[in-house]
Amino acid sequence: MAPKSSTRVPLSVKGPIDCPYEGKEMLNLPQFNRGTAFTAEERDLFNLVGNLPAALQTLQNQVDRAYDQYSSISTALGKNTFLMSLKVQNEVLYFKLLQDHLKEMFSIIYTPTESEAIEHYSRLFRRPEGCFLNINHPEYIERSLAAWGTEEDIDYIIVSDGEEILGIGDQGVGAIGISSAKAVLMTLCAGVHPSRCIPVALDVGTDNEQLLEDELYLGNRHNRVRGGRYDKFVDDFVQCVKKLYPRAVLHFEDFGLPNARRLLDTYRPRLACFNDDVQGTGAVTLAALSSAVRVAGIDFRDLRTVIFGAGTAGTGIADQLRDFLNTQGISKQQVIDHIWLVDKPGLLLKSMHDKLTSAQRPYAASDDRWKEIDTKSLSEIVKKVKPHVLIGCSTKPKAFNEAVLREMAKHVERPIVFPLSNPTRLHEATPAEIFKYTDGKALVATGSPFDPVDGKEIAENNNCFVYPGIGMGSILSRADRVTETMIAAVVKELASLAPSEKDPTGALLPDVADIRDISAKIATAVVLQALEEGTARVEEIEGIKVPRDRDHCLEWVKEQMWKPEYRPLRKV
Ligand SMILES: NC(=O)C1=CN([C@@H]2O[C@H](COP(=O)(O)OP(=O)(O)OC[C@H]3O[C@@H](n4cnc5c(N)ncnc54)[C@H](O)[C@@H]3O)[C@@H](O)[C@H]2O)C=CC1
Ligand SMILES: CC(=O)C(=O)O
Ligand SMILES: [Mg+2]
Repeated sequence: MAPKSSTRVPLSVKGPIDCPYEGKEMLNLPQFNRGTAFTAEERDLFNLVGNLPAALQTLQNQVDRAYDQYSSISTALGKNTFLMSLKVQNEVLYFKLLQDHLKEMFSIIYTPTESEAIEHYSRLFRRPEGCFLNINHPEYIERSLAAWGTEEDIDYIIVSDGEEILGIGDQGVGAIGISSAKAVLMTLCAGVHPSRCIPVALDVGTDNEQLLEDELYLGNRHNRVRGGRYDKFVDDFVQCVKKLYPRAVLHFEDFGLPNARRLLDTYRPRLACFNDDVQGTGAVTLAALSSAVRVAGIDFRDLRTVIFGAGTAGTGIADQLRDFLNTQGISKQQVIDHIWLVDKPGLLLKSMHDKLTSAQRPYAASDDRWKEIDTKSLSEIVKKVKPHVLIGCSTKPKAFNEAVLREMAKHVERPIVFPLSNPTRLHEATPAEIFKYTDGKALVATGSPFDPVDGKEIAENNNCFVYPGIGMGSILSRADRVTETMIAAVVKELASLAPSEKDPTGALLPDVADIRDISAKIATAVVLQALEEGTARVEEIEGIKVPRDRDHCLEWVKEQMWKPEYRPLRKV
């Protein structure tokens, strides 16, 4: 008999599911519960008859009922809470409902509504999900992670320490909310089996005074631990991941500025890992930028870019641009010379050296070229640089004001403006404002979803377009590293799928409604690149050679994707 633990479920994506449970216990496990859709035979076999009303329903009946219930809730946060509770009742129904209403529900389970849910995590709390690791008890790291299964069971681990969540800053143990939300998207978009993914919160304390004073706060009630003790805790965690789940891919999410890049640089040569805010954001932005540059008729070689907000995402975008163009034969220095970073002190200058992070330093501008200019003024910077591209990752709403946008539009034919700060209220400008102050000429992409403006679709420039595919491609190829060339393959693939590729008035990125298909294509690009460069650790899975031509590989990837359906149950 299989071990009786809710995490020890059969993990294939096809065929019957072995179930060691019955009765009430089975109904309380979201991986096994089917509620009114249990068949008469299943009800008899698993001792469920007396636990269920007589009607025998289909998954579609259940989706229809759940959608009615969802629709009757008037607030976005209420809808988020409803979906959260459905998730812990019936996993198949939850994912099927999301899949059938993907575009409508995406902003409810992800940015912007998920930010609100995380902000109120301790107050909305009903049932724990994910793995909580406590810096005050590092001795439990291994035991806590091992409880999720064996080496064979886990493909993907998403970890956050909650310091810089979705633009709303330090949320302490609310980190579990972003790890879980990103895990849901892994399943929804890329078909990673929901039981093969562990969302992890590293609870290292919080510097959020409001949380520290909130009597209902559920995390460690002390300031963030930093320095050697923090590094040791993270390292113990990563070593445990490597030991227990050597085949898994590790995804870093929403770490703060002092740690995000540093941890990525430390661990990327050592295991298959990536930082979504650095590399995911960089890749999706670059894909949108490739589309915009094509539409605007600019040569990448000439592109001048101002990035406002030079933190994890901003420097990630700068580096991705530098590395991607370098793979296209443009020297790294040439790209760096065409990127200007702006942060709280204004334009980043070489004289600020000691105050800059190591990621910012290479882009600092020479002071002597900026002597006569007010480098704290974004519109003055725009006036001098005449950028083709203005990207916002600052969390400063309205920073791209009329003066800045009008100045930009004076110098370039098609201003490329990407306000990427989440949630919606923190965007540096709305698409309507950008069009208004650039006489409708701008090419726009935003971090959170926006409604069309005058019939024009707005591209959602969010890392959700790439990280599920990066993750799934790395899982399927069992890559031992996530390399820059794998990310470059993602950028090319995503850019080729943009509506603007066929119609210059189309959006710069594909529609979120198509995200499952897009993620499969991105995963395929990653698998093929990993095979090509030898980071793939498998060339065949279950006796089937991983196809090396794109069409067959795509078909193969799609077959590996978990689907929300009630498969036959086998009593064990
Ligand atoms: N659309 C997407 O896919 C993504 C969007 N983001 C968003 O980007 C924003 C930044 O995220 P991270 O880079 O992770 O945070 P971060 O904290 O690492 O970086 C933010 C940077 O903005 C700077 N900043 C703050 N106020 C400023 C001001 N008034 N003027 C100029 N600079 C200012 C900070 O000093 C810091 O360097 C967040 O809103 C986040 O949600 C982040 C990752 C992905
Ligand atoms: C989208 C995302 O990863 C962020 O805003 O942090
Ligand atoms: Mg993030």
